[in-house]
Amino acid sequence: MSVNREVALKEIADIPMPDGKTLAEADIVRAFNVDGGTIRFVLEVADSAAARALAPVEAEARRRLTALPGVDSVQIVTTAQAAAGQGQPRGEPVRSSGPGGAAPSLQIGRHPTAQSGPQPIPGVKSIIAIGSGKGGVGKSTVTSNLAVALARAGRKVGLLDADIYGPSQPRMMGVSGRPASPDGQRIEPMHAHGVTIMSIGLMLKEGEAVVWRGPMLMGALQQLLQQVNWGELDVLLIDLPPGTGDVQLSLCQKAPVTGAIIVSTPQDVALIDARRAIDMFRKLKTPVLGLVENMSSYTCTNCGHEAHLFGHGGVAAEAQQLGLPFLGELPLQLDVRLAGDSGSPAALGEGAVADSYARLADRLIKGGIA
Ligand SMILES: Nc1ncnc2c1ncn2[C@@H]1O[C@H](COP(=O)(O)OP(=O)(O)OP(=O)(O)O)[C@@H](O)[C@H]1O
Repeated sequence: MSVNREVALKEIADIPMPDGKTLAEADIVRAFNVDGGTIRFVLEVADSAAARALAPVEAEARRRLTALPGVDSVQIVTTAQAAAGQGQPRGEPVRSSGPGGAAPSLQIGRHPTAQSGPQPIPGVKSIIAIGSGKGGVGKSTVTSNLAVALARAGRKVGLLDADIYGPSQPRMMGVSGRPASPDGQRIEPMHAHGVTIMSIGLMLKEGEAVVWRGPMLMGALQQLLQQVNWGELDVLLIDLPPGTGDVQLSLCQKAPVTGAIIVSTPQDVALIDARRAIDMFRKLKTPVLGLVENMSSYTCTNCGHEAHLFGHGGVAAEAQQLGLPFLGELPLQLDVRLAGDSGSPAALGEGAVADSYARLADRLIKGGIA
């Protein structure tokens, strides 16, 4: 029997903080989530010095919660809210222009209220996160192509571009402009190629970078998940940033993610990072649905010779070793890059690439995932 959330929260409420307040009075517990015998939550503090000072509080919380009947593990993440002294309000993204700049662009809707655990997105049946360990392996390309392949197969598909460091879906899916919010509360997503799309990139000016810290990311992600009018979707694909950071952590805490697909190229350096990404999803209790090998082979358009620029078969071998499904391999092709750059993913057309994506889509549909 799993422990009651309120009981668990009460158990740690009176832990004394370094400043003499109690943990409850300090109001720094976020995303408190009880999942069977596992309790996860975030302690949100102002800066790294405060985070260090919190070590005894964290240890005491862990001790008390672990002692509760039915609790097997306690996962606590302490995040620094803003650089020392900046005092950025909770959940607000900051622009690269630095503190004191204009109102953050993402504040189109109401300010998100703290969310305690994974919250379903009304109307959305399944959520698939697309991740990679290493950057530039084609995660966004795979996401946009898979989205259109699923839409071609008759599914109602959403695509959330949560790659805050390089949101490329507006370009790859050919959408632009700032999403509307007629009531000032909810955000209207964009639509292209039969896919419902929202991207952090659509909320930024061209070329603008954002510098967000953990809790700010959480607030922004929460808005994108909960305040966008996604409508009825069979599946929502989420294009993650590369690596194992705050967005991945926040997503798995905020949304009931059905599972993650990991994209990698076959070479060792990408595979090492892919392994880390898989390990992270496992730690976050998010099932890894399988691995995809991108840039698997290259066929010369002049002589027809097939070359393996990044090696070949490494991802399939890795999947086998980890006991995970291998979902398929996708060739390195100039057309794929050109199609992505022009806003019409290659999977919209005909030929080997479109067929590969159709097979991947079919596999997910038959597996009841999409
Ligand atoms: N199979 C492919 N054939 C040809 N070009 C590809 C292929 N896959 C990806 N690319 C190209 O490689 C570049 C990087 O791809 P993409 O942006 O999808 O990678 P990513 O892993 O999402 O990168 P990031 O780390 O920036 O999020 C893009 O220019 C894309 O068009």
